[in-house]
Amino acid sequence: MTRIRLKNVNFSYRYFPSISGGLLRSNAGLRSHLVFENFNLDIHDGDRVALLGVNGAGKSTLLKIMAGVYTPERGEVISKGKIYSFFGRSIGVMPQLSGLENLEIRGLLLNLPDEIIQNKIKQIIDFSELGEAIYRPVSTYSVGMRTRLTFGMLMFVEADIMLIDEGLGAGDKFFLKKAQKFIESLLDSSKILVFANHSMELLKKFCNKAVLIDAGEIIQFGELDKVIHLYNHLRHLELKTNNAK
Ligand SMILES: Nc1ncnc2c1ncn2[C@@H]1O[C@H](COP(=O)(O)OP(=O)(O)OP(=O)(O)O)[C@@H](O)[C@H]1O
Repeated sequence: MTRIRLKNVNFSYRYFPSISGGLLRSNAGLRSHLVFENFNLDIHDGDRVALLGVNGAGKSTLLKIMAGVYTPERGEVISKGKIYSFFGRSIGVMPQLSGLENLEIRGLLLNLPDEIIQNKIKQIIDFSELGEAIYRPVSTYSVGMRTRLTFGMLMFVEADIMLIDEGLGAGDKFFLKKAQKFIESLLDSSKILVFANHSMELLKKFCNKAVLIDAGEIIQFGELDKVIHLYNHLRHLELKTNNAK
């Protein structure tokens, strides 16, 4: 049974303040920013969860904790199933290498047999429609081209749990349609989806549940329409408050 569960998770970012601020102030040491404290979430087989929240609510951080990119300082992440994550157009790509070389490396890192890597690469090149650009360094790609490449990389995997963070909207309209179709086909084989996106249209297309988070806390977790309704309501209130200031 595929499942992903976060149990009493605590997570903070550690960072050094900006150089100018650091030199001018006496307390220039390492800072800590607490994002999640005693955070719990349990996602089951068949759940296609939209992750909602304003900028800075903690969506990307949460996805990275789920994916194992970040380790919580306390608590546990228990996952049953093969996870694949898409974190946008720059993560997992080496800009100095060509698109093709990046694909080859990705295939090798996933420990796939050579024949499968070559087959998948053909499919990805075809899907991304990058043409001759596939031989050029990724640093010369436009934003849309990078999205096509990194999104195409999803073709390498058959995952039980798909974690997708934003980024998808960066492609042109035509590619977006293609990407949507592709996600639909991936969803046939994956059992859990967690999808952070600011487009309600996309979220409604792919999700059946939603979790609304704010300042690292769950405000509501449940049926998609209900949570979207609450989110819109709260945003409306917030806008009204801001306008009144
Ligand atoms: N590398 C970092 N160092 C310090 N603080 C960070 C770092 N990355 C994010 N944060 C902080 O953590 C909190 C959660 O950020 P996160 O990126 O998870 O939000 P988000 O909901 O994904 O936002 P957005 O919708 O803008 O992408 C924010 O307060 C943010 O300022």
